Amino acid sequence: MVIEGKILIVDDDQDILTAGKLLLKRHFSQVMICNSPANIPKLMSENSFDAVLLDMNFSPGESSGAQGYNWLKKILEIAPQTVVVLITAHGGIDVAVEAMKLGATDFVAKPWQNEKLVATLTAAVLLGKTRNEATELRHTNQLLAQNTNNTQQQPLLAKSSVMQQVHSLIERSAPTDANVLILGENGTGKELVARELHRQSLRADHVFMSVDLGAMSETLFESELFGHKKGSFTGANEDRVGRLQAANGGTLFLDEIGNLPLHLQAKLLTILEQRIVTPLGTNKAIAFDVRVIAATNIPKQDLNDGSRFRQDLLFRLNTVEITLPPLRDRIADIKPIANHYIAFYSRKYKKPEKTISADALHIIKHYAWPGNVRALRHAIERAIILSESEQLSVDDFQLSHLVQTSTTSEPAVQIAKETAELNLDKIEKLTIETALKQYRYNISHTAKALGLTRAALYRRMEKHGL
Ligand SMILES: Nc1ncnc2c1ncn2[C@@H]1O[C@H](COP(=O)(O)OP(=O)(O)OP(=O)(O)O)[C@@H](O)[C@H]1O
Repeated sequence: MVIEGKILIVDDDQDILTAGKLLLKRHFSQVMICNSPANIPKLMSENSFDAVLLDMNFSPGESSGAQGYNWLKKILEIAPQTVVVLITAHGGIDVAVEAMKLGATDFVAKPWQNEKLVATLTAAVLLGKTRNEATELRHTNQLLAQNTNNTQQQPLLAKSSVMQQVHSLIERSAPTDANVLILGENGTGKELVARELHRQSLRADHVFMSVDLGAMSETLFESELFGHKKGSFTGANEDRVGRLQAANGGTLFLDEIGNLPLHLQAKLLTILEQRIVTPLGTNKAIAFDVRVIAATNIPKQDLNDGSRFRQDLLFRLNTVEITLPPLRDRIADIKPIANHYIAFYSRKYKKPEKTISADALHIIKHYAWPGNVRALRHAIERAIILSESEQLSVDDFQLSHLVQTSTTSEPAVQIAKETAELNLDKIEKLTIETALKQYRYNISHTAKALGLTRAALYRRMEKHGL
């Protein structure tokens, strides 16, 4: 059977090269030979070898192995995953041991026994293929991470002085590995800030892994974070890698951390302290290296309440704290954000780029935006879809139903009086509105109270313009 694999034999003795090639060609799909080690870098730049069979001495009378050590180092510098098998002179065990300390995988003594050489190279090729695949996967992962970071992320627009300070905090803390806690109401841009921290960090080429901790059961928490073995609990139909392991080398974004029940907070603290996880159904501990960014919409005073949130976990998470003010407290940001999304959605829906009328701008600047930037973004998307003229007007924003809760004195938006109609759509909207107010716009809690998922609640909020 011929094994799929590419081998390079490097030796200054033409007879060895010929004999080696003749033998190995019968067992491996590709065998290349090279009689001068100086050609190794060029050959390696043009080929990906699964194994390299390397002689240790390249000058007549030379037996110290020094040349072999140097070429071994050079090969591993060019491609650290290369599997190198050395050809040592008979009795040159010391040389082989030294070379293996330097990173060689195995050795064969000269003159070799054919069977032994084929067996050694079969193991080497299989190892080399695995290492090459792992390297390829790592590169693909890096590319995917870069691609995700570059293409999907919206810029974090900020004109207000308070958001300029946020930018400065991001710039200063991003390149450090410090844990960051981001506070702010729903839709204020916490995830965007977390992604920006990752993008500006030294881990930017690795994964940004988000975990929504809102409303997670204990089993789900463990299987999501630690991973599991098939059959370790009902429903575990296949092996699954945990998110902590998958995020290795990158950033772990723990969203809705404030909603985690106390007993799971204790578990999370232990994991973050030990930096080791054991997937469910195994007893294999796996180390992971992640930078932790956490976010919550729970107000700071509630987080400081030890009966609700473990203070030791809080201190572990908040080395740096970034607070995002609600949009109503940074009116200077509304115009640039609105203009950005007007251009964005005009392009997306293939409409000529629109502008916004002075009246409409005035109104959106003084609306309280309980759903913050997310709600503003949705309002603009809807306006772009509905508008038939070049300029977005007050009507395009359908603001008549919005409740003015702004602290500013300007009565910009009329409060709509809800009629007592028995209209299912209206009742759904009123119910959601009431629940949102009751739970202070905490999306997870509102969704739970209404028996909906967060995504389903967002869809309905969008439908009703909430
Ligand atoms: N400063 C900003 N500039 C541009 N877009 C923004 C800004 N802040 C938020 N957004 C947009 O608003 C939406 C909500 O932002 P994001 O998901 O980051 O908020 P969040 O605080 O994490 O929300 P939640 O608490 O509900 O998870 C996203 O579409 C994001 O792109």
